[in-house]
Amino acid sequence: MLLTNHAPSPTAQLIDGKAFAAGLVAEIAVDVAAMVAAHGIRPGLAVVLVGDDPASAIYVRSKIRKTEAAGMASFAHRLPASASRQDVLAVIDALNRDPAVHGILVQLPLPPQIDATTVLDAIDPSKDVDGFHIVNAGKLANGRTDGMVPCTPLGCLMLLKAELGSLAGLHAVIIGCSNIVGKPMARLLLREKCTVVLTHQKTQDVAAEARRADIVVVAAGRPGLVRRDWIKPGATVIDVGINRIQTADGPKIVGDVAFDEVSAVAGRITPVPGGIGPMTIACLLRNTVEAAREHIGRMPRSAA
Ligand SMILES: Nc1nc(=O)c2c([nH]1)NC[C@@H]1CN(c3ccc(C(=O)N[C@@H](CCC(=O)O)C(=O)O)cc3)C=[N+]21
Repeated sequence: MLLTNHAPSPTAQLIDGKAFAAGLVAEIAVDVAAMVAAHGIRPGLAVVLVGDDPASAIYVRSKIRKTEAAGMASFAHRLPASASRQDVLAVIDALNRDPAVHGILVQLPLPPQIDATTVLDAIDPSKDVDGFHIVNAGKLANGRTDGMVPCTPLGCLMLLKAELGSLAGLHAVIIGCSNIVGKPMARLLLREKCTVVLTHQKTQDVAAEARRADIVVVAAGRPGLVRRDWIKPGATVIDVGINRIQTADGPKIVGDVAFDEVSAVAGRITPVPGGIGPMTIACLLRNTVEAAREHIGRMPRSAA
């Protein structure tokens, strides 16, 4: 055995989001089968894809495949990149009225001529499985638990609670303050009684903020942003980034965390791929089943 003057680098425990998500999807499939048996209702997810962004097309295919693997119905609506706002709103209106559709997801980003806020707010909030409608965002902001919660932060929270148990009193730093990840993540962690810091592009010293954290959630879209000296030893690091980069070995998907060096200091860390990505999709299925369950709850007693 080699002896050195240095303490051996501890290696972070890997948080296996892919395995956790697979377990979640298996449970969801059981719920779906029970719903079909008891009520004759198969939860259905509609995905609206506008334009031909190749990455979006891959994500949508993967969502559809996983939806169907869980025994749910899927409906894909593809519109050309030249589609108008009215074209998209017409599709949403039809899906809002369609009783076979319990969840609606409009894949983002939308082409530049279409305002995403207008489109997202046209979705029936009870079918808004992304949790992006202003009513659902507002409910979460006020700590209400009767709205839809965005899938990525929900997946992060599930992993954190599974790994750490109670999060009460922990110091959480969230890097990136989008409406899709950072802000809803902050609201969820606040609900768990964390002390929450949300950093953004004008934050003066993000590294100094991160170093105080028991939990760091990174959703900045910048490969390798978080370095070893940003992380308090033993902290839990959740990497939401999905960046396609070119390497000498060809294209590769990496997160926002410099994984090799940070995993030498963190207590626990999610990998990319195989971390939050699969959890996002599992939570999308979960939200769709919840939407179907609430739909059944609203049906006349004789039909339910
Ligand atoms: N309305 C809307 N809702 C979304 O939820 C949404 C969206 N728009 N636009 C795009 C982003 C991106 N996104 C991902 C989900 C799963 C993986 C995923 O499972 N990734 C795998 C790797 C996949 C690969 O190899 O390409 C992983 O991390 O292990 C990635 C990305 C959802 N998004």
